[in-house]
Amino acid sequence: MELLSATFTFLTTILALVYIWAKLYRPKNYPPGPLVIPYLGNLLSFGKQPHIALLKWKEQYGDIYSVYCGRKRIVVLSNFNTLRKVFGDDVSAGRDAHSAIRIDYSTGANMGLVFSQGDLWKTHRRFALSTLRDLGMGKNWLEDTILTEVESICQTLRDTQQQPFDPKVQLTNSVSNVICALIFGKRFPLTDPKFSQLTNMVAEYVDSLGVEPLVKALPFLMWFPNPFRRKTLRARINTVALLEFFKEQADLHDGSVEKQTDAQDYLYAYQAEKEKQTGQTLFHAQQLLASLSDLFAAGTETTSTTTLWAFVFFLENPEIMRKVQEEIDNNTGRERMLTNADRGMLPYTEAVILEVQRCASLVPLAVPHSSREDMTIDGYTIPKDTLLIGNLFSIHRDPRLWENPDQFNPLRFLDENMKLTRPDGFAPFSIGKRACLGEALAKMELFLFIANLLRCFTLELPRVLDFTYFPTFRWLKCRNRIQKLRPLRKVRTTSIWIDWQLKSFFEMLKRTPRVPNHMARPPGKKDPYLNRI
Ligand code: HEM
Repeated sequence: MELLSATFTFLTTILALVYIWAKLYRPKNYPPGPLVIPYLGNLLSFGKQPHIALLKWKEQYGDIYSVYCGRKRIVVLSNFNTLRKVFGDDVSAGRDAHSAIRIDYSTGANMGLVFSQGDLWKTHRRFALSTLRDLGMGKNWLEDTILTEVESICQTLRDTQQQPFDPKVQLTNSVSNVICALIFGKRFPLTDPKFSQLTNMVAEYVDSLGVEPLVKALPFLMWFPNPFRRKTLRARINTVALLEFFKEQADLHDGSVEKQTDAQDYLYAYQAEKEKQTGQTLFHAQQLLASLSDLFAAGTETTSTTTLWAFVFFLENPEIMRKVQEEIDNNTGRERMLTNADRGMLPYTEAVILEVQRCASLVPLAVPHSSREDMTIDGYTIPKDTLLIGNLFSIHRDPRLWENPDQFNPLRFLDENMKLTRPDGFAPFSIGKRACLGEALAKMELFLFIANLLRCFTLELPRVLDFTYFPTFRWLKCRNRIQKLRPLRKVRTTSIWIDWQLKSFFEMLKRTPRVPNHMARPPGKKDPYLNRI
């Protein structure tokens, strides 16, 4: 009996101590949040899709609350106005030194465009923005380049002769070719196995971004075989392989042998800027490789995955797809390729693309910022070096901003005169000082790819009992997959990790051609690669 009561007292004391410790763990005047487990923080509650866990905590703790990744402090912001104010401030424009997969393990500094901070980031963000603007804006070259890729993916789809085919790889390669043209001045064949391997590495790299901070918070995860270790090692191997590829491209470019277009690309502009600098320069070789890596990754996976999400929403809402096609037929005709100049004539199509972006919330938690000094947010004191997460997913589902937020409804982006509007709370590219650097490019690509694909094809899933479509034994396999997809009819938890959830879905996509020849370029729109390859 005595032993029992001693054990009971012991356990109660331990529990009370843990409870008091967890309560006192947060700094003074710090946002509230769920109880913290010593050493692990809230890691066990994040699950496979952290944005879903964070949405639940928002309901419990409100628009601003705090969680811990191991011992790392994180403040989550779910109110659009607060986010606009905080991310507009220089103090919140830092990045966590431990989030990135290091390019150079010896220097310890984060480089590139996405994970750098301070002077390095400011100088290179300015340089990248002005270079991309010079290359793309006010010039037909970028649009012509995108149209070349649209042509190739349309041709690829046409060549499938309406047979089941997964467009993911070729679509990703097509989109990736646009950024390749901008940074290297060249494109790769869509079926090039090496190129496909590289774009697949980018997908794996993006998928592993969440794992890197985890294994840094809990280093013991790298001591024994487990899925996190496997993912981390793979991501590091991929990073090295990608850097090799960028180095190879930079070397080839120096010799100017491989360049396929006449436009002055990012590599050229970087070299020119480097030559202008005297003394110690921020334009060194490692920063170049890291920037190429960021532009390649950000320019590949995001836009192609948004286009795939558009496919999902079209299949879910065929009447909306038909309305887009009607708008195209009535305003521009389906015979020629759509260009940027047609955007003004197609407000419904534009609204549909915005709604795809809202519902997909492709980068649901943006990229975590870090406070560079102590700061005050909504009356709370946030210490220096705290991670700040802008919960874009939650903002895009906020019923205070969106009526029936779970419903796919493009009309929310149109006013009563069917003119395009941009309601507050729409931030797929995030906002403020570190907002997406490729926003203008991505918007142009999304319009040209999605509108032209719908101009050329109608997308549909085959009927489950369609034996002609699934010959012989393949039918059974596919039928099972379609059954599994049923829950996706309510697409709620969307994000960039589309391929892991929906891979099998695209293998079955059926496309009915709408035009005899999709290649008709409007007058004055030429292929920038013609005469070069
Ligand atoms: C649909 C397509 C895209 C979406 C939804 C998207 C979204 C985002 C988001 C949410 C961020 C994080 C902003 C923050 O930290 O607050 C970001 C950053 C960034 N994006 Fe994009 N992006 C897209 C396309 C692109 C493209 C095509 C490029 C290539 C030029 C690009 C380059 C970058 C870069 C370099 C950053 C880091 C900016 C910085 O830290 O200063 N993105 N993007």
